[in-house]
Parts: sequence; C-alpha cells; structure tokens
Amino acid sequence: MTNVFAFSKFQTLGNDYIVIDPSKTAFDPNPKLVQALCDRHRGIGSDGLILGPFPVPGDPEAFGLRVFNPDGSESKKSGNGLRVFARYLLEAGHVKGSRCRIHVAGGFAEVSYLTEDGSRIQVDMGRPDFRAGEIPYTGIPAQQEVLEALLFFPTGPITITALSMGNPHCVIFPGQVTAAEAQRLGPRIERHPDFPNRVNVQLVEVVDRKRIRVEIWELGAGYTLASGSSSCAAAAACKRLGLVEDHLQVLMPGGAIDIAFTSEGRILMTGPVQAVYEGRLRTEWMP
Ligand SMILES: N[C@H](CCC[C@H](N)C(=O)O)C(=O)O
Repeated sequence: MTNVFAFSKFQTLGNDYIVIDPSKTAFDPNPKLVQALCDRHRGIGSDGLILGPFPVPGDPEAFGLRVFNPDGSESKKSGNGLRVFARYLLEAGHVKGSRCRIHVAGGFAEVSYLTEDGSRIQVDMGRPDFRAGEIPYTGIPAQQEVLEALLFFPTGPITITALSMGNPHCVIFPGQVTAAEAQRLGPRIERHPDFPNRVNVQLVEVVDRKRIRVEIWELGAGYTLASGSSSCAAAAACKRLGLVEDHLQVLMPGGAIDIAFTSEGRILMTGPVQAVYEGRLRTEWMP
C-alpha cells in the first residue's frame, strides 16, 4: 500500500481546519501541498491547515503551531485555528488541566477550556493595533491609526478602519452586508496595493450595542462562514468607533462568537470547536 499519513479534521461555526501533528507525520508545508490538501475536490478540503505542536524556544510550557491558508500562504494568526488546535492538544493528551499557552507567528495566546471535552474554548487574542505600520497599510503615515480612512479605487473611495490582531484586517460598514457583497468587495480590498501583505476583510452591520453582524472575505482563503480573528477585528473596530459595549456577540453566517474587552484592552474570544473525523491520507495523488 502506498504511504499514508494521519490527520485530524475539526470545524468551528463552519470554518474548518485540517490538523497535522509533526510528531506523528513528517510533513513539508510547501504551498503546492497545502493547496492540494485544502482543495475541496481533489484533497481533504478545508479553510486552512494547522501544523503542530512544535516546541517553543525558551518556553517549555507553550505549544507552537503554524497556520496555512488554502492558497498555500502562511497566516500569522487564526482565532478559530487557535481554538481548533487547543482542542486537538487536549484530545491528543498534550495538555492536562483547563489552560494552555500557544505560540503562533503573530504572538502568544492564552487558552482556557470552558468545557472538559474542549467543545467550548476561550482565547485571549491580545490587543488590536490600529497603527498603519503594524497592519501594514501604506495609505497614511505608519504611526497614524487607520480609523475611517479612505481606500481609493477607480470606481471611488471606500471608508475603512484597519487593524492588526497579529494578522491584518480591514473593516468596512457598507450599505449591504451580504455574502454577495463580501465576494464582490473582498478580493478587491484583499489585494489593494495599500495592503502590501494583503488583508482579511469584514463587512459589518451594527445590529445594536451588543450585537454586530459580519460577512467575511479571508486573506488567502476567500469567503468563509466564520473567522475568529475577523470577529475580533470587527468588534475592535466597532468598539473603537464607539458603536458597541465591552461584551458583544459577533453574528456570522456559520454562527456566533462571544467577544469581551478586558480593562487592559485585550480581546477574549469564546466559541465552539467540533471534531469531525480522523483520517489517513494516501500520498499517490500528491503533487
Ligand atoms: N479563519 C481564521 C482566519 C485566518 C486568517 C488568515 N486568512 C490570514 O490572516 O492569513 C480565523 O479564525 O481567525
């Protein structure tokens, strides 16, 4: 039988991830292979791929992970990905107790298991950073914050609020918050030259001061039903613009994520995780 390798599949609010554990499966995350695995017709199919745990230099208690988008690019952070990975760590016996610390390119995240089985998890996603240079966004000077700035297109400008959650986000408040509008505007904003590293895009409707509704276009993944870092970014923009309170729900097509701002301005993101299946992948089809 040709080589096979093990993987796990999880999903949270319809945002799904493959998890590959390097201690079980030797895996080179080259873009072509990541694209093939995330392909919903030729491979496993997912909104992203998580590789981990890795040891974190200088922090023996922490677990390292890498997150890849279906286009093969590496993500600096993923809110749903962090919750999925935290669940995997618990199930694989890497974690004992109700907390763990995870390191991803965009920084550390403290994780709390709210249920014994890891089906509901809270992640401290840190503080949003609106400074243009941290996103990066080049439309205004690096130290300035991107609050209701203008992003120019041949058809006219769009008003944006942009920030980093460890990964880049651009929040807009368009007349229509629909999947169609997310798929129309998302790619244009994702690849706008003022976002040299590309950007995740959120279309936001403020329902009231405790609920916002969001449609999402993800950098390197396209339209998704939910996104953890996007829910944090949309909430952070609304909070910064004085539109919502410190505790709110972010309503997405796949479901809702709870957001709480701490007194230090950090964002606590809480949501579900579901295990879907364990798989053994043949390798004969791989690029
Ligand atoms: N679904 C992920 C977002 C991945 C972000 C990725 N598209 C990037 O920033 O490159 C989340 O739950 O946060």
